[in-house]
Amino acid sequence: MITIDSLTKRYGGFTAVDDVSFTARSGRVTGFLGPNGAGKSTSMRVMVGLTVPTSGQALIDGRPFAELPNPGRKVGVLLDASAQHAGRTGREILTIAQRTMGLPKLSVDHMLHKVSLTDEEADRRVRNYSLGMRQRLGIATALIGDPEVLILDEPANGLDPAGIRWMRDLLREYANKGGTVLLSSHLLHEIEVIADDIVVIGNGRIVAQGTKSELLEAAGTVVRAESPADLTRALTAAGITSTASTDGAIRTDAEPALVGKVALAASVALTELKSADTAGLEEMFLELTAETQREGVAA
Ligand SMILES: Nc1ncnc2c1ncn2[C@@H]1O[C@H](COP(=O)(O)OP(=O)(O)OP(=O)(O)O)[C@@H](O)[C@H]1O
Repeated sequence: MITIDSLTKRYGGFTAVDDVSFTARSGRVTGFLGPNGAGKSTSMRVMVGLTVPTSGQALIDGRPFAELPNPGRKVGVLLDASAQHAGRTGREILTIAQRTMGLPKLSVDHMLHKVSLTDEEADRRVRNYSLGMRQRLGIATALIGDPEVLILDEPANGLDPAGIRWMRDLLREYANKGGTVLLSSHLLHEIEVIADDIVVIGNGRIVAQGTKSELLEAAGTVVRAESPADLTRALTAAGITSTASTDGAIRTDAEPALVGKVALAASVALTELKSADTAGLEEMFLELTAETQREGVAA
């Protein structure tokens, strides 16, 4: 389990991480979602003891990273796949990790196989790796100590669709066995397909958090009717607030089942009724982060 408690990091007068608190639970994949510059990497660097927080703390199973006896056996970390030593081969990098952690020699071949790097690729220097291969090697290095916790910063960067699918399955299996996974991304879709829990950060502050289903539920319903005006009237009469968009769709926070009942009672013919689902989460993500996005949104 990872516990982040009132974490703040200031660089001079600039607050990169502002009073952030959340928990990444074991047996679950927690997605850390936010636009560029939101403070994800800074928070993760604090978690693994690379950045000293201004205040607050980050604990791994109740202890700061620096106090873990053999950290690689407890926490697998991938912060920047491009930061691996370019002059070493993938096999050498994994062998160093294996020796540092006191693991059996066989674990190197086992991990290479697990992340689908061939023998030929493993003996190539990292400078000649594609970004996707670096990510696979980084994931292998994070996993080699068979840790209980995984902290991965943008691990899907550079992976092709098959690679993303592979990583998703790997992380799911890891969490199903009781592991804790925290992974960051600035892409909603990536987080949405992998995560059980989602923490959304914007401008250094947490703007939303909950289980994926809670966040999806909060997204409400999208409904269309032959006569949108009649439907809006019926919803209003039933005490349900709704908003109509220019394409004729009506959005409301109410459940689809309730909207259907109201329409039936008012004899309004519906042409579409669906949970706002993915579209809702996307809108929420954009809304929640628009004001706080450092790089702005094109008008
Ligand atoms: N060492 C530093 N000194 C000054 N400012 C920093 C430092 N490290 C990070 N920052 C700033 O803190 C903010 C948060 O950066 P961070 O890298 O944590 O964001 P992020 O959410 O990981 O973004 P991205 O998705 O672009 O990687 C940024 O504005 C960044 O410029």
